[in-house]
Amino acid sequence: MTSFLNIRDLRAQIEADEGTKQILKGINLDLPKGEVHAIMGPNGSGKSTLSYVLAGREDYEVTAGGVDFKGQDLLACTPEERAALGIFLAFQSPIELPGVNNANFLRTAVNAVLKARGEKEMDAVSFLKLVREETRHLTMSPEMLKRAVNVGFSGGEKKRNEVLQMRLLKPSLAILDETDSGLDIDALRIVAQGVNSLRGPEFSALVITHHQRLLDYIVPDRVHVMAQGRIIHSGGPEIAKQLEKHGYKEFLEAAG
Ligand SMILES: Nc1ncnc2c1ncn2[C@@H]1O[C@H](COP(=O)(O)OP(=O)(O)OP(=O)(O)O)[C@@H](O)[C@H]1O
Repeated sequence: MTSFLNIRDLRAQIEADEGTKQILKGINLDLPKGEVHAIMGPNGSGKSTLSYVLAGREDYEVTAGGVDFKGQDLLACTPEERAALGIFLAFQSPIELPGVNNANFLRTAVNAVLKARGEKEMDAVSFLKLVREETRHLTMSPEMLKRAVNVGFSGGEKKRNEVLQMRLLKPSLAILDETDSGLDIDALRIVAQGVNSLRGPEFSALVITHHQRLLDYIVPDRVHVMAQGRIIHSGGPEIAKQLEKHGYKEFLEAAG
C-alpha cells in the first residue's frame, strides 16, 4: 500500500551568519490517512524548521532524505502543486497582505485549488454565501472579510481567518505549526475545533505544537517527541500528559 505522508531520513541545513547549521538530522515519520499526529519538543529542536521544509521555504537546504505524499515526491513540488495535492500549511505568524481584500483572497485561493483539482470554480455570489456561513460558524465578524488580509488582525483574529481558510479549502492534509503563546483559550479552541471538524477518514493532520495545552482539545492519534533535529520517541496521546507532568528529561535521557 502507498503510504500517505512518509518522511524518511530528512536532513536539512541553513546558511546562518555563524556558518552552515544542520538543523534536521534524520527525521523519520509516517502519517497514515485519516490520522492526526502531534510533534512536540523542546525549544530549538527543529519543529518549525520541519514545517518550513514541508512548505518548501527556499532558505532551508535539504541535504538528504525525502518526503512522499500520496506517492509523489513532495519536495520536488511547487507550493501551488502542494496545495493542489490537498496540503494546507498554517504558520505561527500568518502573512499580512496590505491592499488585498480578504474575501477576494479567500475566493482566489479556493478557486485555484478547485481548478487544479479539475473541479468547478465558485462564482462570487455562491462563494460569499458559503464564506458568510463559515464566519458565523467561527464566531468571526463578517467585517473581517472586507479588510485587507490579516492587516491589523489580532492574534486570535488571524487564527480564525486561517481556520476559515482551512475549512474552505478542505485539505486532505493540514500541517499546522502552532504556538499557543499569545492565543487566548477561545482562539486555541477555534484552532482545535477547526481541525476536529474536518477529522475523518479523508483528513490527516500534523500538528506541530510548542505547548501541551492545544492537545487537550485536539487529541492526537500519535505524539512524536522531537529533540536536536530527530524524532526521539513516538507513542499515544498519553505522552503529551507525561510531558506536561515531567517535562522532556526522561525522553532526552533515554535517547542518550
Ligand atoms: N535562519 C536561521 N538562522 C540561524 N539559525 C536558525 C535559523 N532557523 C533556525 N535556526 C536554528 O535552528 C534550531 C531549530 O529552530 P526551530 O525554530 O526549527 O526550532 P523549534 O523546535 O521550532 O523551536 P521553538 O520551540 O523554540 O519554536 C534553533 O537552534 C534555531 O536557532
